[in-house]
Amino acid sequence: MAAAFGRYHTAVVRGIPDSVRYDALIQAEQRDYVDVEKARQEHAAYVQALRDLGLKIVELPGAEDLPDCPFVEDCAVVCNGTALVTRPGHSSRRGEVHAVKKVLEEDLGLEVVHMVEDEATMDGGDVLFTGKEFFVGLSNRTNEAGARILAETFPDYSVTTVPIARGLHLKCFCTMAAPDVMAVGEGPEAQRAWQEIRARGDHKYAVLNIPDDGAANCMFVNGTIMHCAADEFPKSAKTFTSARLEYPRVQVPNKELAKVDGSLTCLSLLI
Ligand SMILES: NC(=O)NCCC[C@H](N)C(=O)O
Ligand SMILES: [Zn+2]
Repeated sequence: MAAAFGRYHTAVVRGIPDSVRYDALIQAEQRDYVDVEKARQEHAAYVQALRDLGLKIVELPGAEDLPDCPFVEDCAVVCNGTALVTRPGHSSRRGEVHAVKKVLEEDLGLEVVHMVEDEATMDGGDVLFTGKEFFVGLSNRTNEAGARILAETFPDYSVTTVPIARGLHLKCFCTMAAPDVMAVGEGPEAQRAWQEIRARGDHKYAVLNIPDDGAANCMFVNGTIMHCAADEFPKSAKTFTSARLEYPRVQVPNKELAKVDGSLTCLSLLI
């Protein structure tokens, strides 16, 4: 199973609605307005990077009444042919799941489980799959009931919860950079999460400490590491370069959607 980690054939992505500029959810107190045209250009570069890595792209149209809809990762957890369609933690995002569920079930033929329980919530951004087990951030968006349903849906893997006191999602600052290698931000919340993972997980991982928390959100896709662009995170990009990872790397831009807390993993569901 470990050898197949990070192998995908299809990516589901979703277009960016104009409403992302004024209405997308933000953590910051003050809004830094997204330049929608630039965001679409960056999104296109991201999608092209996935295509170049051999993925077939399924693009859902953006929906104006769903300003956060490009962040499809939050709508489902896909593993070994099964998709758990989530119940997103913020009520403004609940409507996003219908189009995602439809495409996963009808077009891609996945076995779909839908999290419908009233008290359960989950954003896929809190779900870190290592190829061997799951870690689930317990955040403002994801709760114990959500984590329990994940464990029931994927009984072959252990699920360990990680409390997230500050920040949006677990994967905002902690992701898999390569098989058995976790990229972890150097900020206090990221390091706390890593200590939990290290102490309570079932498996051992090497750590790659990344100077900027936001740049610790990277992706390992078909043998290549996709990470932040050097002009956005110069120090962190350098860390990826000098880390002597045994895999090729590509840099992808994400300046605009980062203003509404979007990171690289958020923008696709990989199958
Ligand atoms: N998986 C992710 O990290 N998703 C980012 C979601 C950003 C969106 N503005 C939100 O607050 O829900
Ligand atoms: Zn995130």
